[in-house]
Amino acid sequence: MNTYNIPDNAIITVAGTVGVGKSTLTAALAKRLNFQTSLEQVDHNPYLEKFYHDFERWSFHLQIYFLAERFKEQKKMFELGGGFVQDRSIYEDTGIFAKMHADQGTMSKTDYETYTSLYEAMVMTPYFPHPDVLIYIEGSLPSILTRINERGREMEIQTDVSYWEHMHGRYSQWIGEFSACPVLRLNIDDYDVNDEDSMSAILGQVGKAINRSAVTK
Ligand SMILES: Nc1ncnc2c1ncn2[C@@H]1O[C@H](COP(=O)(O)OP(=O)(O)O)[C@@H](O)[C@H]1O
Ligand SMILES: Nc1ncnc2c1ncn2[C@H]1C[C@H](O)[C@@H](COP(=O)(O)O)O1
Repeated sequence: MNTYNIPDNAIITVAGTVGVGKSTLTAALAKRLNFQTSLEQVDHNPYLEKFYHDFERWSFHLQIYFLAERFKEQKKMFELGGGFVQDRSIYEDTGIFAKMHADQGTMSKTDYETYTSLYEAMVMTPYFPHPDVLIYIEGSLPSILTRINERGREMEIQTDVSYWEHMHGRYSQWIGEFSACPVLRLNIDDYDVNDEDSMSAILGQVGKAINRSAVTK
């Protein structure tokens, strides 16, 4: 246990739309807690760029790839006994991305059903304890678009703004209905990853969210 009352074996997951600041916050929190990070690999993903050029052709391949990667990460966190900050949750893969492409018709009904049954089978293994807390980062669409542009991944910059707008809307609805674990909502205008007081305040809120839920369990 540390000064924030966050157990050493906690799993803290950071969620939010593309470009909102998950990886940056994940690294900043893990450093302060002396936790390990579980990061999403973008550079070595063999489908991601292809997917942005042709959603219909590659959406199923990409979802299976992400599912496999997240499963390996879940297994690692489970085997090492926690103490992780995780960049994005598996709940977003299924509840945002796969569903959005299925609803839009860029993933076929059969592919979506195959994906969902595989996801459900994986979640029923012991490797899937819910996170102790999910930090949800939110911000205005214009600020997020600015960040996507500044980060400079060409495949994302070339993607129509309507894609990010649609995703932004889906995220707001999704988090309103999310109940798998305690949620801490953060607005991007309300913290600074380079400011010690700001990071301490977030960690204090994380500790409180975890302990509140432990009392009500
Ligand atoms: N708190 C912040 N303040 C200003 N810029 C930020 C902040 N967090 C992230 N960024 C910048 O926004 C961009 C996207 O951040 P990133 O952490 O990669 O987002 P995500 O992992 O959610 O896609 C990056 O260029 C990053 O440097
Ligand atoms: N499950 C996913 N389906 C489609 N695209 C996805 C999924 N998970 C992540 N992505 C994309 C979105 C971004 O282009 C990169 C990395 O995400 P980020 O939010 O920047 O960490 O992968």
